Amino acid sequence: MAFSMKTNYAHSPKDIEHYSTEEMRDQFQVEHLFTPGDINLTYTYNDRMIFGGVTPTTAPLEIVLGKELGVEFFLQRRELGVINIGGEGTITIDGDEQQMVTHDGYYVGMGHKHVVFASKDPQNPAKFYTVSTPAHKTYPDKKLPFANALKKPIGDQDHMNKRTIYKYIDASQMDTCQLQMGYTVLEPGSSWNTMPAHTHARRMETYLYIEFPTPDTRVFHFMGQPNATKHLVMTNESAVVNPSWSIHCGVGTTNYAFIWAMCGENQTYDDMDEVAMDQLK
Ligand SMILES: O=C(O)C(=O)C[C@H](O)C(=O)CO
Ligand SMILES: [Zn+2]
Repeated sequence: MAFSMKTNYAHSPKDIEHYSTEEMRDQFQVEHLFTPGDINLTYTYNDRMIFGGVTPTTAPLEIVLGKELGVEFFLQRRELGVINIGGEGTITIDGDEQQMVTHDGYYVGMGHKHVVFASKDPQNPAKFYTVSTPAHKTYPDKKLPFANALKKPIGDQDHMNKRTIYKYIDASQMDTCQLQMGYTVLEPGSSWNTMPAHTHARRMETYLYIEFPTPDTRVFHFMGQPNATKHLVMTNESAVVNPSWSIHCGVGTTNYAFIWAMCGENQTYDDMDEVAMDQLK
């Protein structure tokens, strides 16, 4: 088992003005989250979110962090959201085993000492996308089956952005300290061509791009201040950190899906500042 936790530093918009492509990729993009048998995490200083992939094969895996966070155990002062994008698996929370089929999610409240991930079939391992944010209170754990997600169809074919937003962790459905999390699925011929684009200075966000239908599918992810946009070329199952000051949208060579996760000042999903088209550059 290999364990890694990268550090992702926070930036000002000024920092990225002259970044090369490689610097942009190095500072905002995370690849290879789901390597078999491994835990690959990133700790971002943007609101101290920790996100990454847990891919158990023959042996169960547990995220063990203590020294890194200055606490006794990982969830001592944190909450955790999980969505399984791989084969069937289980999550065992302090001895309580729960089944996790593809697209099932789970919310694990602050204070649990052991969260153990396992796959049913090592040849088709579960891939647990995990996101953890600082917490101050214990809210109840909750299984988040795909079928129970709050479904929000949005966009249309004329604007090439027909999609469904599945909200797994949403303030209207459940309590968390700050985490919000969901899964957006684009229809054929559509992209996350969300215009007008938006920012939300109150919250940072991360995206995991997934379900690319072919190996040569790519998504051009757009970020940056509205008047100074930059792009990153995303491969399947790679993630991007979005600072609070950045727009976010992505246009692909085919349709695709992505998992978004947010934290920060509020839990108001619709609290977005739309950018007028003539401000985008
Ligand atoms: O399809 C979308 O649009 C989204 O999924 C939007 C993200 O959830 C977002 O940017 C929330 O602020
Ligand atoms: Zn957003």
